[in-house]
Order: sequence, then structure tokens, then C-alpha cells
Amino acid sequence: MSRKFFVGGNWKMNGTKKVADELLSNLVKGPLDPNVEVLIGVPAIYLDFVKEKAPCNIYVAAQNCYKTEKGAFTGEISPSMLKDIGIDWVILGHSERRQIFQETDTLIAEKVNHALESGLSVVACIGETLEEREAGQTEAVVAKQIKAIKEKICNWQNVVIAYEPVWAIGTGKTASPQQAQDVHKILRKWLSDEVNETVAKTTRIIYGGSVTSSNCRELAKECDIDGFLVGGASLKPEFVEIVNANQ
Ligand SMILES: O=C[C@H](O)COP(=O)(O)O
Repeated sequence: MSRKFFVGGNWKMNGTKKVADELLSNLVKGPLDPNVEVLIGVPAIYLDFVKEKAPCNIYVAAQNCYKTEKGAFTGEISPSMLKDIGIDWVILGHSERRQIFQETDTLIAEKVNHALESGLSVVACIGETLEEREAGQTEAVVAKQIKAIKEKICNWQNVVIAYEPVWAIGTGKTASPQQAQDVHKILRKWLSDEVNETVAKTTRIIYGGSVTSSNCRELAKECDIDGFLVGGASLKPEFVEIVNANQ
């Protein structure tokens, strides 16, 4: 069962309308490998603007959403609001949400479940800190994070898992292809043992953490790395090269 390569660019809290236009032009110019699914994670305030302009071969994603449809949740946006403006994807559980905004495994799992039930597809992020890796806890940490999600959802069809070791995010310190592959393999085995073989074989597990045009090709060669979630380099022209890492 082949898994289509998937590359997301997470703009985080960056950009302006002008920058968004430039990034979109770069993607339109491409050329992008047609065998790759491409997503851009856009700040909420620019979602409508970008969705209107993005070509249909680029998925536009929110970087967060809340776990209920509507109500007294000042400052939040809901999956149904995203759907209302034509957005079909959301990134949830990013380590910056976990660390800076204290989002727990449970809250993230509830958000993933509600997003899926509302018809969104989800990039669900997990990953260990440097302290956890050095204490030999990587496997236990990612298993706990993915288990929390498993306990709340019943269908993995619209889920992409992003393994993003926190120590590699924005640090320029990429996981080696072997380090990333080792964790991706563990996660695939976990899916096989705890969900089922089909989900293990079909779910894309993408890597994030200082991916650039210089290291993407080596990482893409690993059999359990099905793409990337890119932060800093998604704001640069080199993002196209990362999308095309398999060419
Ligand atoms: O969502 C993307 C990740 O946080 C990776 O960010 P980075 O490529 O800047 O390290």
C-alpha cells in the first residue's frame, strides 16, 4: 500500500498579505511534483485571503481550532467556521501549542476528534523534548501522545501524523535520517499493534524539525518518512525544493 508523499508548510505567526501573495506566487511558479500533497498552514486572520487565491492543488490549513462548534469561547475559532470559509485542514497539537499555550494531550485529542467529526482533515503533531530524549523517554512520550488521540477518535482516514522532536524545531538541529526513521518506525508499529494493520500501512507519518532544501532528500529516502512539516523554510523559495524532495 503506497502512501502519497505529503509536505506541509507551517507559516506559524508570520507574514502579511503581501508576504502571503509572494509565497503563493512561489508555489504557483513551482513546479510542484504532482505526486505530492502540499499544504500551507496559515495564520487564522489570513485564511480567507489565502484560500481565495490558492490554486486547488494546495491545501490551506488553520494552525489551530477549538473542540466545540460554537459558544462563549472568546478568541477561538471552530472547525465549522473553518469549513464555512472553505478550509478543509487543520494542524493540531503543535509543540508550540503544547508548550507555550499549555495544551494537554487530552485537549488536543478532543480537538482532533471534533475537527474530524466536523469534516476537517488533521495534521496531528507529536514529539519529545530534548530532556525527554536524553532521559531515554522518546518512545514512551510519543506513545502517550498518540494514545491520547487514539482514545478519542474512531477513524484515522483523515489524519496525518507529524513527528516533530521539539529539540529540532527552529533550532537548525535536524534529526538525522536514522533518528527520524527510528521514531517513525516505532509509531507505525504502534499503529499496527494498537489500531490495526491497515491504518499502520496507510497513515502518513511526516517529519518536522529544521527541514531544509539541503537535508530533505536524505530524510525522504527513509521508508517510514512520508513527507515533512516545514516551519522556517516554508517562508522561503526553497520550500518548492522540499516539496520536490523525492524527484
Ligand atoms: O511546524 C513546523 C515545525 O515546527 C518545524 O519548524 P522548523 O522547520 O522551523 O524547525
